[in-house]
Amino acid sequence: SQPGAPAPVAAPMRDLEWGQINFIHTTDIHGWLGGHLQEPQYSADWGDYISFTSHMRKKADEKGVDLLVIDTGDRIEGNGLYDASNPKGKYSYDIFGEQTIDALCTGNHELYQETSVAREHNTTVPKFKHSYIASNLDYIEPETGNQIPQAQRYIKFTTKNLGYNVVALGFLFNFDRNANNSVVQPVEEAMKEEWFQKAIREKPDLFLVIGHVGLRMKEFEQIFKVIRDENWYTPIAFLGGHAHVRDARKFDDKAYAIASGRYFETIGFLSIDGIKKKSGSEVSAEAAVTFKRRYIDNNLFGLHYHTGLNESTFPTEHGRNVSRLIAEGRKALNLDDSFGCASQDLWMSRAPYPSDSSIFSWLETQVLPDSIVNEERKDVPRLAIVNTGAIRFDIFKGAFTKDSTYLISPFISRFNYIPDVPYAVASKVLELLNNGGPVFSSALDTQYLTIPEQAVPRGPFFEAASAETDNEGRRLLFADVDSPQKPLSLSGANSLSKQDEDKGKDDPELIGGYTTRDDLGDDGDDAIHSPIKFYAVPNCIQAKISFPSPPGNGDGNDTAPAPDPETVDLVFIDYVQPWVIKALQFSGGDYSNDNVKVYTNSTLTDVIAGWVKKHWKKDC
Ligand SMILES: O=c1ccn([C@@H]2O[C@H](COP(=O)(O)O)[C@@H](O)[C@H]2O)c(=O)[nH]1
Repeated sequence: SQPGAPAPVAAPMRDLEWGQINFIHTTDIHGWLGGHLQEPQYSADWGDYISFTSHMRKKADEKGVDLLVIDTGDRIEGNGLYDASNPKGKYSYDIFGEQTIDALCTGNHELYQETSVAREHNTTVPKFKHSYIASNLDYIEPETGNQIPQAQRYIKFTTKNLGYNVVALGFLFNFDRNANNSVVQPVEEAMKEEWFQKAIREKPDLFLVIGHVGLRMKEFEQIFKVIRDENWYTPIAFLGGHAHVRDARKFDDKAYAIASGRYFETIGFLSIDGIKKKSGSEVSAEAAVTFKRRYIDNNLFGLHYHTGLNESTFPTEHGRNVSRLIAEGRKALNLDDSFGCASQDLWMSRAPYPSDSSIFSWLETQVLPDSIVNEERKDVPRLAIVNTGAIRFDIFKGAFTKDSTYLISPFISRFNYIPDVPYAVASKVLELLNNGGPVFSSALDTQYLTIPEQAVPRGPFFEAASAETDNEGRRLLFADVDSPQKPLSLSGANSLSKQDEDKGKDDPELIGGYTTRDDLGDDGDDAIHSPIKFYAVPNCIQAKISFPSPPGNGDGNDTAPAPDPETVDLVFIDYVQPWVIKALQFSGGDYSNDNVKVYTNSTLTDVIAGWVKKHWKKDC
């Protein structure tokens, strides 16, 4: 792990349950190759992960089973190690490329900018030329304008130890905000292609479908149905992502999917047993296949535990070298430079909105009013709108560093505005963005405004939890408040923490963390945690800035409300522009993109960094 990273705290653990084919899975790592420097539970880095997979491969060989390492995209955007360099990814592409990966695909984040699409094509695809799969993604070559597959459409291979034949596909959900040098083919169209029809008739022992697709999104369901129609009994393993959650979904007795969280907090483990080799072209109906999964908290305590190694035997030379490369990259980018000291935690969804601990309340009441200023129009009253999805992570009490700015908001969106909008029209926009779903077309689904954990369709357990409210009536996003996985029920746990053994307690105090419930039950997490509540957030927030003050003599006793301004500047982060225009039109404003002007060239990242430097004392 990285210098300065806190040591992980020991926790009661559940073992990995190996099968004949085993998968180790990362997804949505968003540049967090250095691990979490402020959260011990997730503090292992990519070098540690390389050591881990090397030991796990050896273990698989000793057991005579197979192990495949998978990544399902969104490797970039969201961490200084990627975002702070010029060009972006100067260090992170090479560091990521140090891992041996058996199948990988593209996420939507690799496609927002033309430069990242090209970088993927010229760096990651050739690096992983035998394992990169692009079933529904094309690249437009800049020299010729030709549209070519971003990588091979599917791969076929035979596993090393048990000799299973596998056909692997790699999809991206039907994403449509991709840069012009890429083409995403809708999944249902891709499945009509000749290559796909050939692939599903290959009669392998196992279909492996990797995808940057939420498990509960329609795309995996569609792929499952088409493969299953052609292959009644063949096991199908889906490895997905995008939703930033731990989840497992059952499609049928022989087809399961897992998703392995976000930000390199989680290393997913899926095992399959009972796969029958096909002799000839048929697989028998009666073959019973079992799927097991584990969500590994990415820290050294757990990685040592699962490999049976320790501080001195665990790190491989390769792993150590990669950890060193990460440290060098971080140093060159000055990622640990402190911009200010946060006096408290500010949460995206672990605190209710609005509240003093909500990062969105902090933005709305402190950061935006102080920072969204265009000198030429500084006295004009304005509404400033930011989508909650523009914020990606929490702020922890302590040093707020250069790195933190990219963890919080990595996007390069700037602030635009429409001048002098009648207040009667402008004041309706926020409500429509938050609650006016049907006003917008399906291409402008308002789910794209909010945080992925809330936007992507989720399983029945999440949905049930999000129908709940806390005792003050605030809607929960998900919270395993009623999970049987309570601190005192440690069934299935194999190791108590050192401190608790020392204290001789049977029921140790648990630390807060993921307590996942999915289609396979509530025993998926490797470390047993006490549950954390997550609250729902709106799609967008809004700050009212430079509004008229209430009338009166300023003695503070005035009760009359301030008058509304006649007109306001409607300022918004440019990502939300299509929704804002539509909402204005619906509210009776005759506006289009032609009315939009640049308000400030600062990104939200610049705005937050500037505010922290100005308002928080430098050192902690
Ligand atoms: O420029 C951007 C790009 C994206 N967002 C927000 O991010 C989510 C998508 O995040 P994933 O990690 O791909 O799930 C999108 O829905 C937006 O809410 C943004 O705000 N600005």
